[in-house]
Amino acid sequence: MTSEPKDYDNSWTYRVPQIHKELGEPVITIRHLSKTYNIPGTDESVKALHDIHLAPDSEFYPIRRGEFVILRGPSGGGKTTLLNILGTIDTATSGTVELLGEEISEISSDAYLSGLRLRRIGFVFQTFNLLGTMSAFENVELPMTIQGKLGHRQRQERALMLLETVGLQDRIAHLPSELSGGEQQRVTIARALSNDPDILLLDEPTGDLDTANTIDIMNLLLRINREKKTTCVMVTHNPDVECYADRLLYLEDGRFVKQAVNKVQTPLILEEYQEYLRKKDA
Ligand SMILES: Nc1ncnc2c1ncn2[C@@H]1O[C@H](COP(=O)(O)OP(=O)(O)OP(=O)(O)O)[C@@H](O)[C@H]1O
Repeated sequence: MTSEPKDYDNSWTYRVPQIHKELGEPVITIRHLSKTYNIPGTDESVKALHDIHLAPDSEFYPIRRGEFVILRGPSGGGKTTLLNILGTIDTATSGTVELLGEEISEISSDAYLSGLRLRRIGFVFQTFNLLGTMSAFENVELPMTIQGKLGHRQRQERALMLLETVGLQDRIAHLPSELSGGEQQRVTIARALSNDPDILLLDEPTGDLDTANTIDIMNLLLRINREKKTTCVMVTHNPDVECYADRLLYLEDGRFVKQAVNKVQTPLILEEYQEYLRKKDA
């Protein structure tokens, strides 16, 4: 990791096995992308992104299959705006995004984009966004029902398998209100994986969680990223989870200002991390 040396002990990050990782082909390329929000009822506008370029001809190179990228930077820098455009839930004012070889621009149709989202992209937000009247199982099954590719039995088997993957096989009939925050976020991750996406987009997925649940969720994401080669792009304000990324991209005033590459992704270890936090706060 290329971050500045700190005067407190962070040696826990170097004690876990190092896993060499091969990345695949580019799956997200961005060319000269800008985003301006017009403020309704006024002549004013906010330029949220300025000529974002993540392409082979730039020092900020495309995101490759299996890569875990963390977006960092100050509040208002444009992280969520960029993530929403990558997820095709918002559109750029100019420029293009190439997702999995398919070019997205302001003229792409809504039907095409919603199909792409359903098939290829999983979303996880800070607030868990589960349907409150549905059980954990039904929440995970829902995107598969909407996609209509699997039969009833296959959907049920897959929902169960995904809830097992996130360690919630004993909670399948619970409503979201009957689950802890960490458990709800696990259901959200299982749901995001239901249609076997190529790309997971995560906006502050641990923002509402305590230290133990933050590590649990980050470890789960790391396992999914390594085992399934799911590309992850995650926004966070928490610098302590930067060690999970392959690459950090810093956005400030709507521009990429720097990037850093981790040679190995390194999970946090709860007891040692808690000890580190105690020393830091002392
Ligand atoms: N719907 C909107 N209408 C107008 N301006 C917006 C809108 N959404 C975001 N902005 C503005 O765009 C800029 C970038 O916002 P964005 O939410 O992408 O930043 P961020 O880096 O995710 O911030 P934070 O870390 O606080 O979540 C900010 O100046 C913000 O006020």
